[in-house]
Amino acid sequence: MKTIADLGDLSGRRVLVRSDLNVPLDDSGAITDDGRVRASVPTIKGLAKAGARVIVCAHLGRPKGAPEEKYSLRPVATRLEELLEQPVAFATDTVGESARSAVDALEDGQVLLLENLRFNPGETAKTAPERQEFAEQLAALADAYVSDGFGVVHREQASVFDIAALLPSAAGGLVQSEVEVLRRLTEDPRRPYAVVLGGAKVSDKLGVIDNLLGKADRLLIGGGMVFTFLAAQGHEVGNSLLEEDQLEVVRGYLKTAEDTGVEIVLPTDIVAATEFSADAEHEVVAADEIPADRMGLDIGPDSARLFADKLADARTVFWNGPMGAFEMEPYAAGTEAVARALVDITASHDALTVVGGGDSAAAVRQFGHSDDEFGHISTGGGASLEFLEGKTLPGLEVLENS
Ligand SMILES: Nc1ncnc2c1ncn2[C@@H]1O[C@H](COP(=O)(O)OP(=O)(O)O)[C@@H](O)[C@H]1O
Ligand SMILES: O=C(OP(=O)(O)O)[C@H](O)COP(=O)(O)O
Repeated sequence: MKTIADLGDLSGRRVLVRSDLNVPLDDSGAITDDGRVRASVPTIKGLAKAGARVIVCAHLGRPKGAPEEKYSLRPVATRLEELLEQPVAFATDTVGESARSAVDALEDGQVLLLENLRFNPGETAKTAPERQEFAEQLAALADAYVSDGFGVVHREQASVFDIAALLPSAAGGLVQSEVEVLRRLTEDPRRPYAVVLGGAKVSDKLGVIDNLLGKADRLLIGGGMVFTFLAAQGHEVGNSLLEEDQLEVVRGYLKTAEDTGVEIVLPTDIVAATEFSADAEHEVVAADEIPADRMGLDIGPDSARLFADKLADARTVFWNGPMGAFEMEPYAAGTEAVARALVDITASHDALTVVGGGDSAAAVRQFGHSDDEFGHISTGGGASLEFLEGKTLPGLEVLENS
């Protein structure tokens, strides 16, 4: 992959940086974990110091191709400014009048953040021709492109993929360092090798299991991922997250695991609530007895102990996706137990523990852990998982070929 050094002298040049600034926000719009903003700082600072006119672009959440105030990147611009210790201009659009005039006003060493890329339908459109015009408009703002949003390199999207063919392009330091660490997990990992999967992006991430079954020794399933497994085994899951069209696929995974001796560890008990709320009535029930009018929002205490046990002797662990809706105190214990287990094995026998994903990283920090208690905290969840599968990630491949 080309690096920033390969772009030559950047002084006075307009450099578009794709960062992953997709941070969790609370109900008042305040950032609850700024890990991804912090991770983006060294590359942006380095470019500014080199005299580039730095145009940062990123997404927040999953708006549907049109502006929505709650997905504005404006609060992120403020945080970025504090962390960079220099002003950050903010454009209220991505490729429109505001962006163009803000780019024109940039002086060497100054930084601009564009509004959420996903306010434009061209960013996430399914086919290349649909994305092309937006990619060209973005490219017209700059003289060079730096891909530094590791959390999005698995997305074939305009600002990640198509744009790299339109400008001199390079990988930023964050993408480079993430790839280096994750490569250690793909090349002869120390065993037992356990992968813990949870979270809410169930349809996105169920597919990775197929491939991971050939690589890991143990797969621990928690979070919103659980219920498609429980339903596949014929159990009631009430109003829990469920991918109904994946039941057959999941039955296939269970069969493959049995045939190949890979252990799939499922929770034995679940915290079941009347609704998705911290104040909702909730109780611990057996995993195969979730009442039809309840939703599972965390793994239960027996499962937390079981998961900690199954991690105790692991020498390599990758974890993506919280075990429950940890942002709400009644549903945080399962995630906290897994975080603790990883910290313990990192300290006790120097296991290589990697936590990936915006919310997973936010969770471990919420429980008071520091990043150096783990082997690595990756900014990408889905991106790391796809990397571990051995898949070619579009955002990396395009940098190799550019
Ligand atoms: N059982 C569950 N039901 C609903 N949401 C859940 C459940 N378990 C976890 N979550 C949610 O999953 C979200 C994180 O999922 P995801 O985006 O896949 O993780 P990451 O950002 O670490 O990759 C959290 O906001 C959490 O509240
Ligand atoms: O949060 C992200 O990924 P993750 O939840 O898998 O870590 C990235 O910002 C990608 O976002 P997307 O999954 O909406 O494309």
